[in-house]
Amino acid sequence: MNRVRGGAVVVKFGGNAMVDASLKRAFARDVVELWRTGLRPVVVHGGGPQISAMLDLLGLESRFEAGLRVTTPETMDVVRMVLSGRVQRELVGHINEHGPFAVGMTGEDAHTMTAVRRPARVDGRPVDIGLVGDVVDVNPGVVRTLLEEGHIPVVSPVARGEDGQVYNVNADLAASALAVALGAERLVMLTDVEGLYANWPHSTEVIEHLTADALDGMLPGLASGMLPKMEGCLRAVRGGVRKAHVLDGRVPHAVLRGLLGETSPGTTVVPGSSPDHCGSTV
Ligand SMILES: Nc1ncnc2c1ncn2[C@@H]1O[C@H](COP(=O)(O)OP(=O)(O)O)[C@@H](O)[C@H]1O
Ligand SMILES: CC(=O)N[C@@H](CCC(=O)OP(=O)(O)O)C(=O)O
Repeated sequence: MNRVRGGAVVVKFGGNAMVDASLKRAFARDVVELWRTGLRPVVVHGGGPQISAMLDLLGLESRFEAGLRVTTPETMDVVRMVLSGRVQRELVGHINEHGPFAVGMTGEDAHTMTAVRRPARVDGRPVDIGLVGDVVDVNPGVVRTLLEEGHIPVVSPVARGEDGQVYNVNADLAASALAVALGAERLVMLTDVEGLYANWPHSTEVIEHLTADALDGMLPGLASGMLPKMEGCLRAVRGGVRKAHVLDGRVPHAVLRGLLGETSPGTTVVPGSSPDHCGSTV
């Protein structure tokens, strides 16, 4: 059942999936359980709602274009503070309740992730979304060393540009880039819906299996939220990750069920155009 044993798995924990304290604790337990089965989990966390709440508290505007936060230098300070100073610290704390596993870092550390400014288009027109980065290079050395030392890296989606600027990276895309660079067996995106819904918001029928080629054709029609997630899944499987999953992080033990169960709930994306390998978890 478990051919992923021993391999790296990148688990993206979305800000919307971590709204309640018991879910964060359950997630931490699951990640440690994965580690105990022999897998090597790497956590990339989000925190969009938490950033928006802090911006609100500070009287600053939250605005999204094409699913990405419009990031001014002032916003960037808050993004960094909330992601690395708060969300990441909380997750590291929860995981470390089980032992000396988690080490927090950001994509900036040791030049792990290098980003360039990401252009955005809305209705075909270019829009300025500020300091939003797209990861163009990943140096997974520090993450690998942590894994080899038996640690669980917890990575904030912030990257450094070659220009020395710090960029805000969508966490789904950061997780995907890291999964590719690590040669991870799996990428798992935990969110607050059951998977990718067909014809959302009119239906909640989950698309269980998707090939990369089918997903590629669907991307332009996807709405905010799911767009970076599915783009991340597509980049991952096209970059060598065997499977990418979108799972409901509100369900206890979603990660364990998704990776170790006989069949995966949620949406599973596989490379190519043949759905042959979609069904099982191995
Ligand atoms: N086709 C779709 N299927 C499911 N959810 C969708 C779809 N299109 C947009 N969404 C929205 O995407 C959201 C998940 O993305 P997001 O809010 O960014 O979560 P996270 O914080 O986990 O990254 C869902 O709650 C839903 O509102
Ligand atoms: C550029 C961009 O949009 N960055 C995101 C980073 C956090 C994130 O992606 O968090 P979720 O996974 O919880 O949405 C933001 O500022 O909200």
